Amino acid sequence: MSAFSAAIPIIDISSSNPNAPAQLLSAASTHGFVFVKNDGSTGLTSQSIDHVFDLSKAFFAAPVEEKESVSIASNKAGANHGWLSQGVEKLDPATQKRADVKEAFNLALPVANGTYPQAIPATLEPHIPLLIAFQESCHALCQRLLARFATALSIPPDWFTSRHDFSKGPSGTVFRLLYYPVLEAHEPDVDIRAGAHSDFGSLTLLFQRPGQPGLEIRTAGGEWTSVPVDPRTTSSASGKAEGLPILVNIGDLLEDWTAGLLKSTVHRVVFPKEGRGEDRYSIAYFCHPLDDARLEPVPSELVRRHAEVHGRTGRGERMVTAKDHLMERLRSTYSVGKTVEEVGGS
Ligand SMILES: O=C(O)CCC(=O)C(=O)O
Ligand SMILES: [Fe+2]
Repeated sequence: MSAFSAAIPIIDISSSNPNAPAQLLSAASTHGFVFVKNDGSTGLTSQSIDHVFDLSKAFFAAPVEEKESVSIASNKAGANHGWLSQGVEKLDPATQKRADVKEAFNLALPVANGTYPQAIPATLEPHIPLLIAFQESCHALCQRLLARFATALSIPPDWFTSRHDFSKGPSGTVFRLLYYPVLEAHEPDVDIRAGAHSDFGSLTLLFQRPGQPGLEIRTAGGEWTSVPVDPRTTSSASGKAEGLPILVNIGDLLEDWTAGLLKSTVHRVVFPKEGRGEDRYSIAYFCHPLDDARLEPVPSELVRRHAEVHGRTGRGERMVTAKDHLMERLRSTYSVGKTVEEVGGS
């Protein structure tokens, strides 16, 4: 276990930084993770982030009957939405003896009339407009990032964004609240908050809380390295109003689409190494393409050359869509005694 923190850069993606595409590409192809400077343009203010964390805390503290009323298991087959109690998800089924020590609440994309296509718990119900606005700001940030990746790869600027335009159809995108409770006595090397995995979609945005660390990434050398909650040094934390930089990572689909040039890095969430630590809350926006997006290689010369050098031949005849891919992945993680249809896979 390494004590070092990963040297993940903080990138300014505003239009005042013409080097943003190249910097993003470099970070994504080295670490698979990047911090994005959270200036006013993201719409993801410290206040709105705090507010969503407060709602998350209130929901997970609600009586179990309220959580059960929106359980993922109660949804109709085909959905990946609702509350997951502890014991349902095991992100690294090949290695883990026990399920992840966490609870989660998955929100679908909102529908046009300002509601969600799923049951919303009483604690969150009055705050639906805030949750939707937050989710939309997350998506706008993903689209800005995807446009910059397209620029870096010299493909049409809308190549990725048009495949993530939710006005055109359904998508497996999920907005997830996560809660990792403290365990009075956790067994090191057995209990884990989130097992080693890579994310399934295109991009993930992750919001963490000061004082609640635990995320680690596996470096190219196979070492586990911790990811800081706040990567800023005093000199880089310039703007007073600026929020914590937002952590972004590349998911499997973007790795697949770019023949491995962009890396979907394996990561996990561990318990504190010493002491009992604190409960950990995090918020993740898992951005997925439209369900029917085909996972064909992007028409980029850089990608073609990378594939040639690294011998990535693609999927050959087996052309799959984003939805096929997601189904396959959900089937293996919700493995704790249930089929994907029972728990719901999207
Ligand atoms: O909670 C975290 O910090 C990370 C969670 C994560 O990696 C995931 O749910 O995919
Ligand atoms: Fe993840």
